[in-house]
Amino acid sequence: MSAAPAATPVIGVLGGSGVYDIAGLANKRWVKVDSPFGEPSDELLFGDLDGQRMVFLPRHGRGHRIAPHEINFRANIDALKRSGVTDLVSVSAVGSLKEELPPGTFVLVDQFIDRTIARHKSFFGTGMVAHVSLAHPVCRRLGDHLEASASAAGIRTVRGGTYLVMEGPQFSTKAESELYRSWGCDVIGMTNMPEAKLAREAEICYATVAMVTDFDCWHPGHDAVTVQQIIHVLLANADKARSLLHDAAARIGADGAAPACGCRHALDHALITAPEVRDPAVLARLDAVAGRVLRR
Ligand SMILES: CSC[C@H]1O[C@H](OP(=O)(O)O)[C@H](O)[C@@H]1O
Ligand SMILES: Nc1ncnc2[nH]cnc12
Repeated sequence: MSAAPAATPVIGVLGGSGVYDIAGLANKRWVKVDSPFGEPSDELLFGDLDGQRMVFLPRHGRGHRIAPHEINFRANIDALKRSGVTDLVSVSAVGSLKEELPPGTFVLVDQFIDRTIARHKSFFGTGMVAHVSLAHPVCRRLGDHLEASASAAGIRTVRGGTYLVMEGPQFSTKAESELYRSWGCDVIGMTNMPEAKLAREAEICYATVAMVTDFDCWHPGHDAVTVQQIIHVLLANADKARSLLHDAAARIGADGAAPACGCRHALDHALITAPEVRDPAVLARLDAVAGRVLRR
């Protein structure tokens, strides 16, 4: 029998491009959280939002110092887990691969295609091997809350969509953009993988609010993507993102069904390495991510 997952909800927010702080937090404090997986993108911001415990981490660091291919995704997720985070909302800028998803649209993506090539994608490996299911990489429960919050705030939001994760940091070629369109992908970005995979391994519920900032380069009316264009659209949508997060924090914090959520039990049937050949050094650095199942 596995240990029960943590019951008290702590909501994490991973801020993407243009999102380097979280407004309205009481008892704010930036704290350095050490991780055996290296340096997280920045200190973590702890605080309360209308009584709900929150932990914020800007994935590119304050001031946007870290490029997508340089982010230490393992350290970020491990540090959030160590900080007690149970539910993680990613806020991300994305390009649109569909005419019907113009800039300004919010998409609650539910699938990913991972085309990243040079990133650490697992907490596990030699000494302790595990295979979690990723058939449904986004927590449906969090998606429901985010959808309800978007609707309450009157934000134009599309539920469901496939996010193509490219390595970057350069934007796509037109041929790549057309290829991803032919695959039926909806939006494109550079950060949500391996982030979502690692959140699943750490048994943290994960969902993304993808904010469309541009039409990538396939669109006849938009020859090339620029950072200026992206930031302009993000700033225009900042108030919407803020009200969505505030409303969602209250809904997520009040969700009594969370401990039974499948994401929280992702490791129940995932460990394969025989106990007698597990490497104690590897187990030690998995204390936060997999302590629930390794200590049983
Ligand atoms: C500054 S535009 C490109 C940059 O924005 C997105 O990042 P995030 O998901 O953190 O908002 C995209 O994936 C690129 O990293
Ligand atoms: N077109 C695009 N491609 C990759 N990442 C993005 N982030 C925002 N727009 C993007």
